Amino acid sequence: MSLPTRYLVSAPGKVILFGEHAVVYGKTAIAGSLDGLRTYMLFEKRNDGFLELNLPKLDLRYPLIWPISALPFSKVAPASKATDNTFSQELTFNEELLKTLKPIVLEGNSGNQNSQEINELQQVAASVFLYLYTSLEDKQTSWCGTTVHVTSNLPVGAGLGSSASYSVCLATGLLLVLGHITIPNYDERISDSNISDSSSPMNLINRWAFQAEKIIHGVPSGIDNTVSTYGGAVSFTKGVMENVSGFQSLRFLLTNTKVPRNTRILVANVRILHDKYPHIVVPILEAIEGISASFKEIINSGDSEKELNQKIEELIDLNHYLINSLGVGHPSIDKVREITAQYSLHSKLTGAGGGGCVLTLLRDDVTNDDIMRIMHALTSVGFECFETKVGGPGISVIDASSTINKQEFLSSSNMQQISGWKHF
Ligand SMILES: Nc1ncnc2c1ncn2[C@@H]1O[C@H](COP(=O)(O)OP(=O)(O)O)[C@@H](O)[C@H]1O
Ligand SMILES: C[C@@](O)(CCOP(=O)(O)O)CC(=O)O
Ligand SMILES: [Mg+2]
Repeated sequence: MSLPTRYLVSAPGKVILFGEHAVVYGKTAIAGSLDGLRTYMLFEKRNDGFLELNLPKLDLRYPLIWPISALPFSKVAPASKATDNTFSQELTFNEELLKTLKPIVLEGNSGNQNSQEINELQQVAASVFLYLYTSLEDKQTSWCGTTVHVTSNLPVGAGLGSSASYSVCLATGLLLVLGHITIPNYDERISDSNISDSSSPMNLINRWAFQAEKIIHGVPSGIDNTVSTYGGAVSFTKGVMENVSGFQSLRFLLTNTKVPRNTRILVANVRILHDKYPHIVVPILEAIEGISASFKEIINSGDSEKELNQKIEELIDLNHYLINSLGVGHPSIDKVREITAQYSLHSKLTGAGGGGCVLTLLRDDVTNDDIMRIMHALTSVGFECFETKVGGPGISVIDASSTINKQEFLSSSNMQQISGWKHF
């Protein structure tokens, strides 16, 4: 099959309004895709049998390069390969493959004259790439090698789902490059994309992105990769996603405390607490689910705007205190709450916590001047702010064979302006 020689792929980050951590235990959470905060990847065809990965956002100054022949294809059982283009069977995580890839990941550096240390986070990101490539390679492709360039305007490791958008972009790009799916024909996002259609390309992408999230998060709930894949403003319970209309019209301020944290460690710490004190932690998780349920009830209840905002702010505070009791708070998050409270705004941690980003509801009565003042107060103590809405498109793709090359990709400041994005 003859394929394009370049693909440009993009997927959004997400923000969790209510229910982070609880969602890992099957409880309902409310989340939306982030408008304009996305990961972008350029996949370029090579003919020399090598794979190259460029991760500047993780401070890797030189590319990692591997010969495809070094990959442990024997660890992928033929039964788990596609018998058709849908991979319709359930995917099981291949621990053996991940273990075998560990030393191979480090060899990506060996051809490099300017040797560089590859830290743990960089190794994880490279493992995701090699894991997906090895699992998906199926001799259906006309590409004899691939170079991948990654850029993003999402903060990494800050609670906005950069790991999921990285995973979704890689899964999409590799499924395209390896001939399992093709670029769709739609220019417009189809808002009612059917998540339960297990033979759709989006479902396939989402399932592989979920495997990738397992490498990064350990035990992910699947909310981040699902929102990044499908986009929208949704509630999510045990893999089932439902649109929540009304949520899209809310405005938020996101404040990045810039305190680094790692989702895998935070999720594992909550698990330890849960297993030690189930009679305490389980009711907390149930109470958090109650917050998501209340939000779904009130968002379209016909309350006046004032009443609605007041209730959402109460839910924000309740969720913040409950999640803090699970040990994932941080003084920097409290600082953001303190500053925003001076302007009578309510904030909570978002994502895994432990630092990272804080979410503040911007009621409609908050003027642009107020927002400027609040942002100034937050940035003057070293935080970074973004005003955002939720519910934009999920994965998007372009046949970039003749539209964009590596230099243009790396220098483009607004990739969304490139014309011709297609949505599955
Ligand atoms: N642009 C990127 N380039 C390379 N790796 C990335 C990128 N974005 C995310 N990642 C991967 O995701 C990890 C961060 O994930 P995580 O701790 O879950 O935080 P979050 O998902 O909230 O940003 C990084 O350490 C890296 O492995
Ligand atoms: C804490 C959790 O609910 C969200 C983690 O999001 P992030 O990686 O911090 O963006 C974990 C999960 O749902 O897998
Ligand atoms: Mg993550």
